[in-house]
Amino acid sequence: MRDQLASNDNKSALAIYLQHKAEIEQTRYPILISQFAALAAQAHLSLGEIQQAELLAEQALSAAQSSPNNPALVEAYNTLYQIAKMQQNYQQALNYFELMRQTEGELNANKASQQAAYHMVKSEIELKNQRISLLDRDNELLFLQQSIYQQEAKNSRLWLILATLIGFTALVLAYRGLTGRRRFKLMAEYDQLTGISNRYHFNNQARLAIKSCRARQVPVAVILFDLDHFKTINDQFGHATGDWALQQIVQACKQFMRSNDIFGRIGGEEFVIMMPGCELDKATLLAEICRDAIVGIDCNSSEHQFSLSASFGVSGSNSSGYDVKQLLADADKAMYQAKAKGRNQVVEFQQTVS
Ligand SMILES: Nc1nc2c(ncn2[C@@H]2O[C@H](COP(=O)(O)OP(=O)(O)OP(=O)(O)O)[C@@H](O)[C@H]2O)c(=O)[nH]1
Repeated sequence: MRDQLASNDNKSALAIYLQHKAEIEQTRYPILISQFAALAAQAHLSLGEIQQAELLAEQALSAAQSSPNNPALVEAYNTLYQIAKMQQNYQQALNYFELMRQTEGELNANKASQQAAYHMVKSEIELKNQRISLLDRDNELLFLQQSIYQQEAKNSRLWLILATLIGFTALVLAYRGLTGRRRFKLMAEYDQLTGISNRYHFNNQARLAIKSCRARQVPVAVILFDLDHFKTINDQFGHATGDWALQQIVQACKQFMRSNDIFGRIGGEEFVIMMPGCELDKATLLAEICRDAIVGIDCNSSEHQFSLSASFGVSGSNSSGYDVKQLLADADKAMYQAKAKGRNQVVEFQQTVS
């Protein structure tokens, strides 16, 4: 209708009004009813239909009573103002004019406060939106931080597992190295069959012991012994029986030795005992004891019938000095004397032994 009124097509505007009047009144919506009535009043006024215009303007005013801030009030007062002016009822026209201006002012003020409220609400919403987006970012940051911490914790756990594995592997390798070295040392220093020192290790230990005895000026003695007719035992009963006999002999002699005596196997069936701090006569006595122990070995447990004996030579630092080679050589000479004398006996090395 506003378009028709703007283009001064008042009849079309009224036609629209009449067409929709009943429908609009049924809505019982005062703003709409008053608006339509006010516009129709304007159309009638423009067509010079004063009575209808006044009637509709009055209708618009009464419909708008229940809805203040209604623009239809301004239009209805304007129509009534125009009519009063045309009828030269100037007092009435002034009243309507003032009512129109007052209503217009109230509308504008209301519109302004609505706009201000709208802008305030809008800016509050924007502020809230900004806070929400800031909170979202904070949340994102917290989430990222949390996932970084989780990743760090995961990495730490991995490093811990790796370090434990490395440590464990290092321990295993170190243990293996240690046991390997110990096994190798045992193999390198001890006789596999009897478990006593081999020639190499005996010599090293003997050198140290002699050095110490010389430094302390204490005597040292050497017993050297060789099994009698051992070849015959091997030949008659086999190498395994010979091995068994060698082990038995070592066990038999070992039981009479002190902890600092050095017992070594320096040949196939040749053994040596170095006794630090021991005089020649005492060593000769021990040689006798060992000889006796060897003779006393019960060979029946080898499942063969035979007996064992050994020939002994004894030397001491008093006549041979503090020298391993010399002590061994002199004990060897005495041992050959024992063999020559018929075996199974002990001979002390004397300077006269040749
Ligand atoms: N079973 C065994 N026999 C060995 C070992 N080492 C050396 N023999 C044997 O020892 C015997 C030494 O023989 P001989 O040197 O002739 O000495 P013997 O028969 O004891 O004679 P006499 O020393 O003169 O009394 C040889 O048969 C060697 O094979 C060993 O580790 N095990």
